[in-house]
Amino acid sequence: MEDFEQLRRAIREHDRRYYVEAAPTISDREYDALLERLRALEAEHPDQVTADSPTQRVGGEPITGFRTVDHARRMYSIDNSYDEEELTRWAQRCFEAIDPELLRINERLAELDDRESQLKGKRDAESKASREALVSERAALLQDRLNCLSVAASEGYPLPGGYVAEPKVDGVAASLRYERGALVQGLTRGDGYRGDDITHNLRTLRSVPLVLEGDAPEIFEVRGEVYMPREEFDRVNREQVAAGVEPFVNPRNATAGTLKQLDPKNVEGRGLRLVVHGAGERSDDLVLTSHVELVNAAASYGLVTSPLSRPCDTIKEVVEYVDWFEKEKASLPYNVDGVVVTVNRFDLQERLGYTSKFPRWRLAYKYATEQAATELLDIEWQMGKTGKLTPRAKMAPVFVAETTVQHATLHNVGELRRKDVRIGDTVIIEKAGEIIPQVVRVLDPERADRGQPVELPTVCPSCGAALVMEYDQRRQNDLAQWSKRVEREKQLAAKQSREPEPIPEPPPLTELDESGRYCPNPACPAQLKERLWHFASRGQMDVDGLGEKVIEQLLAADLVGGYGDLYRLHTKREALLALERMGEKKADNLLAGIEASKTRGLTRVLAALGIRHVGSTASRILAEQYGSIDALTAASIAELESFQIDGAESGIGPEIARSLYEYLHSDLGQAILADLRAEGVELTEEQPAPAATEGPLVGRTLVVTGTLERHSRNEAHDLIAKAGGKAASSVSAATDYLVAGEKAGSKLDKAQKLGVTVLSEEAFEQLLGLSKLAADERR
Ligand SMILES: NC(=O)c1ccc[n+]([C@@H]2O[C@H](COP(=O)([O-])OP(=O)(O)OC[C@H]3O[C@@H](n4cnc5c(N)ncnc54)[C@H](O)[C@@H]3O)[C@@H](O)[C@H]2O)c1
Ligand SMILES: [Zn+2]
Repeated sequence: MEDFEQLRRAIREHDRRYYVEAAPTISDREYDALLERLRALEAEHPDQVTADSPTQRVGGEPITGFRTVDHARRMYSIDNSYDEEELTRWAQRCFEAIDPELLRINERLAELDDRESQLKGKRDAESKASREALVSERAALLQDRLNCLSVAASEGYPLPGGYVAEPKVDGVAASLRYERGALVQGLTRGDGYRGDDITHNLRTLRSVPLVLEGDAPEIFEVRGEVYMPREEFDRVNREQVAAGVEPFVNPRNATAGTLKQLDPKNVEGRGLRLVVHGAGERSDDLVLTSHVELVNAAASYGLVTSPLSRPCDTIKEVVEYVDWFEKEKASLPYNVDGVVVTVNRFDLQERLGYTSKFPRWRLAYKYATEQAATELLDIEWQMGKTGKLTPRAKMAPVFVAETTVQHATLHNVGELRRKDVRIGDTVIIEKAGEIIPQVVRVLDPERADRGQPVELPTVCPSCGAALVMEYDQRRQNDLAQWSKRVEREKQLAAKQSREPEPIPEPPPLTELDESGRYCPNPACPAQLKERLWHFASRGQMDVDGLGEKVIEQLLAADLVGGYGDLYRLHTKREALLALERMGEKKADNLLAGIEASKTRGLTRVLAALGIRHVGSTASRILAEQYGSIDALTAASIAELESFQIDGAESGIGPEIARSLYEYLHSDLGQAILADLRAEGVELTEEQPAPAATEGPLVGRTLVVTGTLERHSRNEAHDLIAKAGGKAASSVSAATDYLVAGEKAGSKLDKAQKLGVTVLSEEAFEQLLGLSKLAADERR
């Protein structure tokens, strides 16, 4: 029984990491195997199955910081299948529950069973005759049933209305509620019954219309997938790394991590999209009879649906689609992990119903993630600009998921030890949603002639400084709280004059809990190279002509030892010209690039310094708010931590605040900033006019045209700004809405040509939540 509870606890812990923290520590395949084991155990002990078992409900508890809201209709997960046979068996079950001929036969068979039990024990002639008739009718019926099923199988279990096959976009499920056409609420799936209110974040998605086009119904709750295209994922991860934050494992986790941001500003630039694939509550004025009609209706209201959705008459057509799509999916700009198959007609869906966790009328076909086996040749340690040394597996080249790979990340020492990879091992690597391949496991950990565990560096390979270990935050908290808990129990026991209850101490931190090894030496050459490169790159100081190679040359020739030296390079023109392949023109270009970077402003400087946890978003918010490095330095740590903009949390968490504060008040940080100031680098930022950071129009651009009845043009622009939106003067592809009054002219034509949503004055007011007010005034 111990095993049972342990398994459940482990799965819940993985659920939390996956759904709540968006940072899973095992692969999906490993997770699915755990769940399967629990399912098998529960099948053996059905009395042990509880309603909150992970086999009975979808994962995910509420995220702190968000309001939890009941779903109007429950959000289910989808059962998985991994081969065509499973898919076909599912179609057969659907067919048997729906086909009128089979239903008639089954009903009659049940009747015959009843009659037979009535006749039991009766020996009179009439009963005997009845029994004989019954037996022969049953034989005939069973034969009919067989014939019926074999015809159905050969036809591919055709259903009236058919099936629909659609890409299973690998993202995060969301439910969006529209009332009278206006978006009023957006929720995550949560545990299926209650989700987190992420309305403010969903509003920033361009593919989420704030107002539906056309004649929208009273209530329309759509369900869809929020996802991050691969290109955006790469960019976001580059920014994470630049900010010294752990990169996301795959686009799905990046999406989940983004949606749980408290500040919608942090969501806006992440390129999330929504594709609609279902519905929750609908009012009766929306008459729909099938999934295809539902998807078409959603599209007609301006929602995005999948262009690759395909109606299929039979499961055979579905299988063809699955095969075709397996090759096709690589060319899509986003990740797809399978195909979702849905019974099209709503009345049939209703008849099929639900299990405790899944609809019976829908099934996911999951493509196998591509894995490959290869030999582990070496573990390399890569230096980052914050001094973190990251282990990377170097492997014999192997072809997997369309590319040849020879490196896989191992993230940190903890993971290296948990997976216990050793040089010479055959390792299984996987490329699922991830762009960077992962080491899944060692193929044969029992092999007798394995090498020794990988030796860990204790000093920096570049400068020789003793490395500093960091450990998993949760484990540290557990340990820290233990002594407090013991203390509390002692006091309580003393008060009640009894012996204190023993509280078991959590196991001490080991290599397994390590999250990073750092070189603490600020002058470390390996770090210096990474830092200078970061400093000069595009999102930061954007220094033309200063690439990786040039930085290496400058360091080798001892021409720079820090950021300030870059700005003094012009005094060393001769030495610069002496570098290999550095002509007059190139040198002038480099010096001009360095000079030009002086006026980038405080936002860029902060981001460029590579302060741990301080990325470009935090830098922008802080620079704009404080305006100068002096003001920022004068801020207390408490002020930074509880940093607020217009009552909304800014997303400057305690980690960022602490790290920045420490930097600004360290000797090193002060020396660097003084040096930059002396060289004339601007350390101020213009403070923009305060724009609302919350409101229904955050991230939207609107154009007002024609004469409005109840608002002047200026008033309308004010309303837009107050609601967090931007008012522009001309219509372009970047326009989200055109508010058109009387005598709207060329702008209206242009908007229609570009497919921009056009709002009447009333719809505009509704969008701003003013409609009731306006209606009252009119009365
Ligand atoms: N690695 C871990 O620690 C860990 C932990 C928990 C869960 N997981 C993984 O999460 C998965 C289970 O998550 P799940 O319950 O969200 O199920 P799922 O992601 O396998 O499938 C259900 C979801 O698919 C989405 N979907 C995408 N396209 C769709 C379409 N066209 N039509 C309908 N739905 C569509 C829906 O949002 C729906 O909620 C498993 O693969 C499991 O391995 C991993
Ligand atoms: Zn070092």
